[in-house]
Amino acid sequence: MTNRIRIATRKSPLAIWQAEYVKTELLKHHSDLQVEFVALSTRGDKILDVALSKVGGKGLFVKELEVAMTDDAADIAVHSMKDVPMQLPQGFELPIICEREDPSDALVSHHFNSIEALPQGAVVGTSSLRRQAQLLAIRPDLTIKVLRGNVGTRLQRLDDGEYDAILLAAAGLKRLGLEARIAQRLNKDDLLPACGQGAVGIETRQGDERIIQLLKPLYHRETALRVSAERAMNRALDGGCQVPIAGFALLSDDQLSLEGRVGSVDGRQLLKVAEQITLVGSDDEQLAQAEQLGLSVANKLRSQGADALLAELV
Ligand SMILES: NCc1[nH]cc(CCC(=O)O)c1CC(=O)O
Repeated sequence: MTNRIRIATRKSPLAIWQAEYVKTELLKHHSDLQVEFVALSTRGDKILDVALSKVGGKGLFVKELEVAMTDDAADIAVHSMKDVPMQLPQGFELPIICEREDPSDALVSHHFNSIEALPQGAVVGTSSLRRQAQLLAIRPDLTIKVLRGNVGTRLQRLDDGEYDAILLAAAGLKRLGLEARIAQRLNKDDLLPACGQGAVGIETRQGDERIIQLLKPLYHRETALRVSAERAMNRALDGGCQVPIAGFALLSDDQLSLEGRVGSVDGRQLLKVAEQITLVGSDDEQLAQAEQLGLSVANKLRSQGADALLAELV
């Protein structure tokens, strides 16, 4: 059927929000399109009791969706760019990156309205090594406690009193209508976001032109340039989303800047590199320049010892 598109999606509320978002945007541009959902469980949704970094985090949330596309049970998969492995398997591409939501991390707490206000030794929930490394770099006295599950599950565990505060992506909270729970949006000097955080990407079968044409209006150039730089850096450092790596790019006119960080999980070391370039030429050329910027920041992090820090993890 030529006027149909099937979206493979995980069943979590955030994944469903993202699939609904893509459906709504598609219908704005193609009012007669038939959009269907194919809801799937992924391995990452099933293993909830172990830190993701310990169960081979790479691609845990993505693979089942790709199988559905290979089997022609679905046409596209909608992902949080933060969760997409740096190398896609053969036969797939990520042609569309949508407009970014707030990329920052957020502190959620019933009693404390900022990191500064947390008492000595307070218990903070996160399973992100990136959040852990950067938080301990500014507050080495804090106690980090594992926290996994969907956003709703994590909030429930905070409400149950297991933590003094937890860290979540602001984007996820906003999308689920939970913005009111944000006690503090963390600035990027304190907590640099994850590569791709806050951006939704759409994966297709490689070269599936009918589908890619339908999706084109959802492409957001600024977000694509920023996320391309961030992901190129992460790829060059051989990191997935379960490593203490942060990467965040900004575009202002033709100036693309990228900051990258690699930390030790105890927060004692935190390497920081920032660089800026002027974009020139066609869209494709600019995307290539964004990736070059990512490589350059990764190389500088390497020359400061990033490999040794990342090697300690395995
Ligand atoms: N790793 C889970 C995940 N993947 C994307 C988001 C939030 C939304 C986004 O970054 O696009 C979250 C939750 C969180 O980190 O709090």
